[in-house]
Amino acid sequence: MSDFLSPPDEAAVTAAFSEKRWVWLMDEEEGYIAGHIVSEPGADTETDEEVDVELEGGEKRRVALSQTERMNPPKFDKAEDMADLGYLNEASVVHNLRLRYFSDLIYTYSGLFLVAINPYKYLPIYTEETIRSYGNYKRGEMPPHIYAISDTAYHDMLQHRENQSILITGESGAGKTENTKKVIQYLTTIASDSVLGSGPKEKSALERQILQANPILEAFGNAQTIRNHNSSRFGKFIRIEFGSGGSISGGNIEWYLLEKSRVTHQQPQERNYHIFYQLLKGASPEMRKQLVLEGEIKDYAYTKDSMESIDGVDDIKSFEELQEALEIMGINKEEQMGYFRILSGILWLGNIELTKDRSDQAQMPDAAAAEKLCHVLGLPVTEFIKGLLRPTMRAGRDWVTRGQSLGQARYAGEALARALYERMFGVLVTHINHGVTTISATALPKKSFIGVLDIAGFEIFESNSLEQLLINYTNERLQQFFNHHMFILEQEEYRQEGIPWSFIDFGLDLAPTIDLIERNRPMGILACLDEESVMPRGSDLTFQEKLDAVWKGGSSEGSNRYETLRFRSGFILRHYASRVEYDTQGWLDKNKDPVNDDLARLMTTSTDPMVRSLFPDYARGNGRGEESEAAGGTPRGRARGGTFRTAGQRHKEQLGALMAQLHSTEPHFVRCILPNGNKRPGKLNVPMVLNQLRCNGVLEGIRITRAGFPSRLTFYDLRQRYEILVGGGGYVDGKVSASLLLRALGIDEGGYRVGKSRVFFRTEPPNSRISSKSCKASVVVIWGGEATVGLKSKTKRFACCKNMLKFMPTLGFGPGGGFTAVYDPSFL
Ligand SMILES: Nc1ncnc2c1ncn2[C@@H]1O[C@H](COP(=O)(O)OP(=O)(O)OP(=O)(O)O)[C@@H](O)[C@H]1O
Repeated sequence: MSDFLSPPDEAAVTAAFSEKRWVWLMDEEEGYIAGHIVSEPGADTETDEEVDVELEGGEKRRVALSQTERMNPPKFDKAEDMADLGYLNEASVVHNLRLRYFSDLIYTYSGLFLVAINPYKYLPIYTEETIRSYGNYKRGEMPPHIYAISDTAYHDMLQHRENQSILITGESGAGKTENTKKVIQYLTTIASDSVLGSGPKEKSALERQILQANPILEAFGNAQTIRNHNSSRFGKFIRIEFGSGGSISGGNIEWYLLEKSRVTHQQPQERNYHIFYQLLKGASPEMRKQLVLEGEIKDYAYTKDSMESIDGVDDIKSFEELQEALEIMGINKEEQMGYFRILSGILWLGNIELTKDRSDQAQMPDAAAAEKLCHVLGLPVTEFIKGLLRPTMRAGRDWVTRGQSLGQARYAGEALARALYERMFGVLVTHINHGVTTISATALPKKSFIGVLDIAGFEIFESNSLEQLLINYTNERLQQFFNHHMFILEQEEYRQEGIPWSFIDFGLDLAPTIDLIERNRPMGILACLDEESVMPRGSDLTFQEKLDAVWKGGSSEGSNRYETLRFRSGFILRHYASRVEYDTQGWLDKNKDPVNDDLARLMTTSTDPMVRSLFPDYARGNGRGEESEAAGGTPRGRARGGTFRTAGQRHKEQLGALMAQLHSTEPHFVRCILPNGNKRPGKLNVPMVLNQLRCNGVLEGIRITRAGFPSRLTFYDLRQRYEILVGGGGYVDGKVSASLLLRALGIDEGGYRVGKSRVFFRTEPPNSRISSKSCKASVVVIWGGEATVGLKSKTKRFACCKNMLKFMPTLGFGPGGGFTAVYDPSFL
């Protein structure tokens, strides 16, 4: 039969493909493997029958049909937007990403998402020239790129006069920070071009400041981890503000969830924050003297167990660059020394050696480290030692001093080191913001902004603690935001096209889990944790009991998103991405985040203005006298006015503010993907990628898309493609002709809706198997141009060509001879 159709050249490959029924087969190791079905399942049944699939090497496997996914013909290979794939399933998505990745095409759209896979190698795709090409062409005319997203955001901002946001998430090492930098590089470049017309320009002082914020943030907020040499240990939302002409007029950074435990402990093979190594290696002798930096990396407890250096990174050079960046930011030498003094103080704090006496009370046999710490931080030594070893406590109505066990005193020292670092980081970010504001005060008025959110994606580790709950809660809210946004857009499109269809708000799907975490009544996880944190006898155990009592199945508020654990303290939450088991050990402490009151208050009396500014909430007037009632003898950490704020509460508030900002913007979504766990180029671990696509909402986006009528074809395209099959002629463009055409094609009317300018099809295709009961032969036309022509049980598939129908009479059944056309719009 094959010679009665001579397929066009370009369709030859498709034709060969069409000879077999290709599918993707789920495979635990490979993710998906290619094969073709060699035993056809019963023609008209819809049951999940078993089929034999032959793999490429000849191996045969018998599997349930539902374990396979349809494969797209080769013409869809390397599709730039996966929404265009005929078969939109997990296997096809990951296959497409893989093909592109191996051709160095690391960016791909998936509907509203830009998916970016870390290439782990230099690619020449970020040049000034590339930037300008994206600036000069419209979206759709250029391949997918982070620049395309940046450009869309920039132009939408100018055209719609609406704030924009670019949300970048992904696992550690997936490329969030690199892509964030590219967005900023793009915006600062095209914004400066826009000021004086076309052509490259010198960057303004403000633009240079915005660019220089990054090395500062990286020095203080990034560290080497097993997964990433330069891992950001905090989330950030960078807002770049623009004047009405499109030039940059200001900027602002907000930060979230700094990993402060790293200051005092690091995993083997990891490091503390970069700044410690830069300072210890790069400080001049004069600086070292002033900072009382007497040791090397191996001499300080907080750095000695970590890696000293990172391959390919020169800490000394980075320190020079950091100082330059601080200078550009308007942070002068004396102010810089203020930060470095705090770092030196933290290092000495770690070196204080404590022992215990016979009654198990903490002692400090050698005060040398404490003296250095106090010298550099401008504190009185005796008071400091007293605060650490014998702090004041409340006993009934009185305050008494109480000796500390070794463990308690050590803990107080570490907690202080972490608090100092975190608060210093906060002051630094404020300082950067202030630097940017000062210079922009004279500039153009701010009209609108583009905010770039760079925040860790969903985290599921072997052991998950409060930190993971907070980051997963954040991601749950961000995913809800995405789902809701998609819902609004889809609704709007249906409305504009006059199609009566109420799209499902999948944002609502996520609400029960979010409620379970954040609601106050009945008490969600964070509220329960807060309540136990202020109970005199509250413990991890009482917290767990309280949680179980409220949320476990069968209780009055019980939720099916919550599961209790039998043998350990903890619970399982059902997130949209997956079930996650949390271990609640240590949560109360993490939540209270206690700093020794005496020590914190001592800081506010320092002779050093920077140190003094770190604990404003403990300054006189916010001290013991005023907060006595609120304190209830519990550890503190109070905001102004004496209210006790926990880590959970703080994050909830910050997240609330972030979400409110995001809701006021037009969002753009970027999902970064880690290709493998070895930081190597040219390697893509499919199960790992699939898991990320599941966690980061790309597959969720596809699921949502499928709930409506995601495939769209303009009337013109519809006619172009199918008129030939129904004889056509006479039809005019428009709604009526489209409806007539579709009816003539015999497509099930539930499978499409005719709008004002286009036809909307459901993704799930009508069954495309041949049904030749009432006619001699069948034609299955698959959108995209393949045809199956059949005669009774003998069928053959071909690439479709324009004059295909001409061949029908040669087989004895032409258009007049009666054949059935069954249409498969999955190939739209
Ligand atoms: N587009 C890219 N081109 C070349 N290399 C890249 C690209 N994206 C990422 N990388 C490489 O991967 C490393 C990790 O990327 P990045 O620091 O951006 O990850 P991240 O998602 O921000 O991780 P973390 O959450 O740990 O901060 C980079 O230091 C760089 O070496």
